[in-house]
Amino acid sequence: MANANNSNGQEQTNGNNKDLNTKREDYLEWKDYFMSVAFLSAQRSKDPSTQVGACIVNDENKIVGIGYNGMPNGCHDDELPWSRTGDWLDTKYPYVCHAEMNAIMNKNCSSVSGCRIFVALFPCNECAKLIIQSGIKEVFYMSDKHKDRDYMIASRKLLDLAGVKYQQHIPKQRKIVIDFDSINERHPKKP
Ligand SMILES: O=c1ccn([C@H]2C[C@H](O)[C@@H](COP(=O)(O)O)O2)c(=O)[nH]1
Ligand SMILES: [Zn+2]
Repeated sequence: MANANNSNGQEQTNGNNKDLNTKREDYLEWKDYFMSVAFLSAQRSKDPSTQVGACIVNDENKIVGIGYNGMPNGCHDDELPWSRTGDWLDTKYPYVCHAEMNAIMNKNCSSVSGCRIFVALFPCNECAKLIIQSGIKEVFYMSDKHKDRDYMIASRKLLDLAGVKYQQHIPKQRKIVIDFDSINERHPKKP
């Protein structure tokens, strides 16, 4: 769409040539927004190999829980291993809390029953159990890269039996950049 003109006939655009008089069309749609929140939350993870985030949303599109994979509360993450290999007790696996678990435990409402969960990775079988028991009704995931592993087959089996729906989220915006400096951008003076 052509940029609107001001009373002097000048176009009102910002430095990136964006029309300042017409409603934005490239705003984040809801599901991209919730998945982005999950990905942003994942940035808090100290796991060196896989950072997972989860965002739980109710039927009013309100976020009611956010989490990422990390060590349990009170267990200092410098005192537990982050390794993937070696003796099981010397790896992260027996200790780390999964993103979905943390999002459910961090809920800011009495129940997440009927909610949707947005996750970076398809949930494992342990998270599937938590999702089912908490009453979450739908899972949106980005990646299913471990889909052939036994624990993922078990996860799908559980979700299917419990009637929890799942679907891969295909984002409309492939890349979202947060530019903290943009808030200082100044628009042309109003006429
Ligand atoms: O459902 C899941 C499955 C895994 N995670 C977390 C647990 C670990 O911190 C990483 C997986 O590490 P790898 O090195 O890729 O094995 O992901 C989760 O949060 N939710
Ligand atoms: Zn899990």
